[in-house]
Amino acid sequence: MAPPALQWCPDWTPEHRRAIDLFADKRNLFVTGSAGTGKTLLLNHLISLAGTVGVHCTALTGLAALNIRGTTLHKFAGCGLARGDADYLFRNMSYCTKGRWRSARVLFIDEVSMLDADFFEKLDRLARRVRMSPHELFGGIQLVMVGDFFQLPPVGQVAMDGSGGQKRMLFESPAFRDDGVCKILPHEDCAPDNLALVGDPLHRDRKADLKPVTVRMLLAAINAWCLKPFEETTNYHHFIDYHGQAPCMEAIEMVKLTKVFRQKEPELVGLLEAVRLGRVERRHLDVLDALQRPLDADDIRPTKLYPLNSMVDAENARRLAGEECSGPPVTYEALDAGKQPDLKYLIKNCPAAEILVLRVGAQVIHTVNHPSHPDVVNGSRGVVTGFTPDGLPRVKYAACSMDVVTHRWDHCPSPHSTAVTASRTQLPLRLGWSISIHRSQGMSIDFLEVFLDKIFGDGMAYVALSRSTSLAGLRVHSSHVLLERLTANPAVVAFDESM
Ligand SMILES: Nc1ncnc2c1ncn2[C@@H]1O[C@H](COP(=O)(O)OP(=O)(O)OP(=O)(O)O)[C@@H](O)[C@H]1O
Repeated sequence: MAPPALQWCPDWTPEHRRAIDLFADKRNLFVTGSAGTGKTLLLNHLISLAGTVGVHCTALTGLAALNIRGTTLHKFAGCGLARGDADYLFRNMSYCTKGRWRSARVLFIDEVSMLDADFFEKLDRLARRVRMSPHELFGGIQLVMVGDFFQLPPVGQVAMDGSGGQKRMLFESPAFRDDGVCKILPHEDCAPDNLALVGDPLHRDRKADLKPVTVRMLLAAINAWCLKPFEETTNYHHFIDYHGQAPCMEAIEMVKLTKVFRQKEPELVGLLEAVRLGRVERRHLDVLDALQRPLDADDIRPTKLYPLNSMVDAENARRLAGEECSGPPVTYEALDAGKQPDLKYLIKNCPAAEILVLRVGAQVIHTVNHPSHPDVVNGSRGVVTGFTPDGLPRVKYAACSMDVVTHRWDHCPSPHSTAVTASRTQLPLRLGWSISIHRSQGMSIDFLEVFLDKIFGDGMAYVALSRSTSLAGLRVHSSHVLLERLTANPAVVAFDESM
């Protein structure tokens, strides 16, 4: 079963169309763009076009994976936490996992900003090896990666190479991006001293360390592999892959979506773009200051975005028991089915709680996109106004009121598969007084309060603020030390400018 088909027609921009054409042309793709430019919508469309055989939908978090009826990339890869080199992972890979890699035709990866370069390179090596196709990126699987590097970075900051440094972001991998510089990258077993990057001005000094005979050998090797003779000054477009075996010829096509759909007001779009790029000026701070006022909310109260889960749980429990709710609590128990370990995996990543308790007056947040109502999406805010005789909650959203029916989250071997191996059926609602910033990634939230003072790390303020859909529905809490917190990773800025 593919993701539910939309019953309304998105307004595809020329950029969206280019991505659709490139996908149909079987090109490797990286789709990026600011929050709310329709990356997820496009991804779901591409998945629906992908056919049924050998298609794998993955994301870096289980929550995002479920939204595209997929699994985490780690689960797809079947190599646990990917400790050890590609050879080791290959030797320890199950027969079933090897079969999955070999039959894969298209691999979708959502939230790619959270994928670090080391893991990507390791998977690339593994894919080449298991598919016995050493000369093709990911062994010839068509890659479709979607994400925004200005949003949440890879989880766990420390690199695995023992350097104590930060994890490299995906775009820092030469396997991800051919930057026009001819390179020889080391086999992963090579000692760092054997590393030779030829033609890259940054590494020219290193070349001086190499013996002349080595340089001659390297250049001869490049000339044998490349289509045109290599000259050191040439911006050559192919690089020798890190097995040192052959040039990697496939480019990853980059598509940048620029039209923001989530927000309509130019002032809000401008503010968010300034925060995204870490280019906040006085005028943006003035807008943020003006947003510190209480929100004009009637019975739908704003959702508070907190950086920590413990703050979220405490707030929701306190408010549910408080005076703003009335009547007895109504408990909804999830209906789970399926076999282990798939069921355990589904439960861990599902946005639906096993037990959901609601009362009249409870603030809720819708957790899936409604297939026929474009205004009720993953993140829409509402309030419980009553219960039907059948016991379903009546929820008033900003756009409409509806009796909310249960939704089934499925775990399937592939997005088009009818063979569901585990499922949870529950109302697509969470308590909505507060939510964590990490959980909010991907949502559009109508009424929102953001606590900027508690924010840590690049991208977090941007993710939080960019969930809002309008200035009228956004409140900011912060002291005046904002500027320090509204930073962007300079490497991401440089990559974005180079696109
Ligand atoms: N082409 C489009 N036409 C009409 N509405 C669109 C289009 N693209 C996106 N939208 C709407 O804009 C909102 C945000 O879209 P979407 O979640 O796909 O953006 P995104 O780029 O994935 O955002 P984020 O980076 O925050 O996850 C959704 O409500 C979606 O329905």
